[in-house]
Amino acid sequence: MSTHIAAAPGQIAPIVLFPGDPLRARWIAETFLDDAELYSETRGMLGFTGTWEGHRVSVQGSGMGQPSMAIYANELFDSYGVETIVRVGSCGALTEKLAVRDIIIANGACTDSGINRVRFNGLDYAPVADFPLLRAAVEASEAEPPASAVHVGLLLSSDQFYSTRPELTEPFVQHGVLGVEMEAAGLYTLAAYYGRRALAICTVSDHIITGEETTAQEREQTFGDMIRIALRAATA
Ligand SMILES: Nc1nc(Cl)c2ncn([C@@H]3O[C@H](CO)[C@@H](O)[C@H]3O)c2n1
Repeated sequence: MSTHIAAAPGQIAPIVLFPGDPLRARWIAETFLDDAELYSETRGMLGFTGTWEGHRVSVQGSGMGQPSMAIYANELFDSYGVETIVRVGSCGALTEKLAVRDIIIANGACTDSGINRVRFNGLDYAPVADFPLLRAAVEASEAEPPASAVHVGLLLSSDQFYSTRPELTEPFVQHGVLGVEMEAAGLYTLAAYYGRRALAICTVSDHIITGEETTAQEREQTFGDMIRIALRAATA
């Protein structure tokens, strides 16, 4: 057991899918994993382990924002020896190059959070994905193309969902950042610290520029495509 995850040693698989929403973790476990078993419901942040095409895979909710995500990622890496974490989540599109339902495979993540400034004494670290995992995800998306477009590019991991200064995203957009969410930069930083593998894949659930949103049914379809990409990449 760790402070926030009630799993016994060995109950969590070396590969973990990492959605923000614990109910989405349940949906992924019920939809994609065989013999899925609940290993933790501490504070309602559900975690399951099952098998996918013969591979043991776990699904753990991370919560929203880097502080919450970091609690679970630290414990998955440090207390349970997890080797690979793939964040599967949603994001907002920051550019009209993307449409709602598109999928972003993040090669890196910027952040407006102070969390890494503290970690790196005010200097800027470059949180990037594990390249072999990234490449495997791109290959999986090419082998079995999803219904929507796939983009490889940067995310902005913001500390705010209700931004008090929306204009501050402008420089990031000018430098090619595709979408905004709240966890990827912290995950990439922790994976690097522990010498493990991480990747973030997000579906565009809302469009910051056009205001367009996806329906619940559309979200479920694209989320399924994204999970298939994540599973193929993590088990390649
Ligand atoms: N800042 C922010 N903005 C937009 Cl437009 C988002 N769309 C999805 N998310 C993700 O969904 C949750 C917020 O609804 C967070 O976990 C975040 O990663 C977003 N987070």
